[in-house]
Amino acid sequence: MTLKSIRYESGKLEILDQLLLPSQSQYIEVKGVEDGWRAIHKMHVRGAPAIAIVGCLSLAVEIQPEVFTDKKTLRQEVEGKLNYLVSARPTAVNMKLAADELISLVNALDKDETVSAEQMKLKFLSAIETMLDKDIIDNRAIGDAGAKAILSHCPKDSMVRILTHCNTGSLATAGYGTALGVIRSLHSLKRLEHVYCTETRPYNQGARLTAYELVHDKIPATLVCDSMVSALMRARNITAVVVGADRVATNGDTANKIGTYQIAVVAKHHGVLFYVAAPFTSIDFSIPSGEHILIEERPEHEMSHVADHRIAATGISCWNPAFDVTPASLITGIITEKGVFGPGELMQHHKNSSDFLHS
Ligand SMILES: CSC[C@@H](O)[C@@H](O)C(=O)COP(=O)(O)O
Repeated sequence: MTLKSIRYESGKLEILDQLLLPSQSQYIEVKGVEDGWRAIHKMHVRGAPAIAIVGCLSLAVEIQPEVFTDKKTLRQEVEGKLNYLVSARPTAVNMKLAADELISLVNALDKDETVSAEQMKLKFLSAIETMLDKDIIDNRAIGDAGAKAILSHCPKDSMVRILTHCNTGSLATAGYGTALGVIRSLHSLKRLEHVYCTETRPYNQGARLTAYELVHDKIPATLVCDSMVSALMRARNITAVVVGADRVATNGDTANKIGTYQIAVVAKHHGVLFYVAAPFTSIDFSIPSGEHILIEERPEHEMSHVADHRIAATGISCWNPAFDVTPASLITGIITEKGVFGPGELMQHHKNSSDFLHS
């Protein structure tokens, strides 16, 4: 079994085909932006950080062999292609933020007269290549901060029971994972008694992918149906819920996999801690609240069928939003690589770091 979702070396990109997991581990080559867009749209690769990294790397492999004699052509090409990649899936903000950052970089390099077209290309490629390492470093910091935050609520040396939803692990990121990274950190501290993962209907990221990662790492784990969460909280004394995020708004409202919102409501009812684990690349400070998040609706087929087998009555229509928004008021804390924030503290942190940058 392999857990490396993205294999990259200069000029060559391969992704583990997540449509085939867990029965087959097969890599597919992404030769350029068209392949990258399709892999994201069709969910051969998924998970907010992995989408951004694969999107940007697909552009890197495309432009790597190209020779640019003028900087304007390079700038226009990468700008157009990055905007195209952003359109592959609308809810996760990571690809959009990465595109904005890379477009600012090429604009600055274009204006810098000391930089040639070839140097501009190399600097652009190196900015993309650093995303892989940075994501893993950030995930480890998230894992450690999240484990510490959860354990701060528990008696010394006691064991914890965690519930998670969707897949936020090595398959959804460059490695280690966000919410699953917190679970990995608790496990390495020997403080994790058990983890429960939901199936995550309709696409079954929990049953197919999270379960696969937990079995791989030999983490004590049990799979539950999405509809069992209330019963689980009553019966199994869950310490905390930890989930990932596709987009966190400035006020802490969080878009994540469909079903997250109802788990948060149930957690509130049972007095269970509810944490969101996400890197700053998932925080969208351009929107004040979750009302501004566009929710992707996926094809009916993903709901009416399991693999290619139809399970829903023929003729019934399906509503298939891929994400929902959990209000900040239901969230205990947002675990990031820079520490754990109360949902209302994100704005202040952002303001302080912008003040620092501009002082
Ligand atoms: C670290 S991944 C965080 C989120 O992207 C994850 O929880 C999620 O909702 C993934 O949705 P998906 O539709 O599988 O891309």
